[in-house]
Amino acid sequence: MTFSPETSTVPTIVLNDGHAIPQLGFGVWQVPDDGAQAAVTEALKVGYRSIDTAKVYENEAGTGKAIAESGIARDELFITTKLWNDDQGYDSTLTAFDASMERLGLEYLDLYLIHWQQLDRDKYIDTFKAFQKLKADGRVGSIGVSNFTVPTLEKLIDAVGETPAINQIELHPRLIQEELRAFHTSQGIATEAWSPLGSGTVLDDPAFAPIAEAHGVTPAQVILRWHIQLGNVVIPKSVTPERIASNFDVFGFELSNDEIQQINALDTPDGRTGPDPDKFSS
Ligand SMILES: NC(=O)C1=CN([C@@H]2O[C@H](COP(=O)(O)OP(=O)(O)OC[C@H]3O[C@@H](n4cnc5c(N)ncnc54)[C@H](OP(=O)(O)O)[C@@H]3O)[C@@H](O)[C@H]2O)C=CC1
Ligand SMILES: O=C(O)C(=O)[C@@H](O)[C@H](O)C(=O)CO
Repeated sequence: MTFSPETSTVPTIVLNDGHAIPQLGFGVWQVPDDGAQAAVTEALKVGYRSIDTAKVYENEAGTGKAIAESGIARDELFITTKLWNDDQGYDSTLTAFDASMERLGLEYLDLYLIHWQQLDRDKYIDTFKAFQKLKADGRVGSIGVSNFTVPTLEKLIDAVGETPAINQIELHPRLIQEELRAFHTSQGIATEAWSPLGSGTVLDDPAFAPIAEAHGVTPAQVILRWHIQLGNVVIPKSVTPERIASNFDVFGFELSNDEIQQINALDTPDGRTGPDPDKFSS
């Protein structure tokens, strides 16, 4: 059942396929399966309605249990999972999708992403064609990619005649991805920020304390608010109940243009915390 944006308490972004996604969601990388059930249960209690998991996180089952036990109507939830690298290819994608859905306990998925472009495998075009079949069959609402670069996006769009709805990329104040975001905007691709807090590594930067103090919020809230004002979809992760709650509370203040520029200025050429998409092979 398609996500109904009118049920969302956070702003939504309309994708190029007409579906909407909540701008703030909850990520569960590095959370063990039983911990994921607890963390997602807590997140849903706080008000998050968008959850980001992946086959490779090995917590689709725990995530699915939390969803099932929440009692929240399916059309109030936006669930994302991702196809792992060694499942790329047309038939293997269809098989992997069924297995993810079985673990999640879902009939319908809101967003399916190709996790990494995997240039050495060179299977992302066939993989996306399988995604198109899943969408045509009504199993998935939106189809997109993750960790794709401009040249790979261009090749994909040219080959499949469809523009992915989303590219989920590493994006935080030390890696602001200005060029890739501009390309997304020019093509109608939504930008989703992974590791929006730099996996916690950017929080101690002295730039955030004065901004946080001025607004009576935390550095994490400042960073998440920066993402929201840039127009990013953002999916912070935490297993700590107070942080899960405070990360969701970012709609009661606004950063000035000057504060946004101060944060943009933290961008560094070697700001990645994760792999380089052009080199990552697994
Ligand atoms: N497509 C891809 O390739 C990738 C996708 N992702 C997605 O993005 C999500 C988020 O990225 P992730 O790398 O997990 O990291 P985040 O940038 O969301 O940071 C999470 C870390 O910051 C800590 N933290 C969270 N909130 C606060 C806070 N308010 N104050 C202080 N510390 C805080 C967490 O600790 P604690 O949990 O202990 O509270 C954790 O250590 C992932 O969970 C996943 O869904 C991530 C990586 C790659
Ligand atoms: O978290 C993700 O979504 C990832 O893809 C990463 O874990 C990635 O697999 C990685 O960091 C490999 O070193």
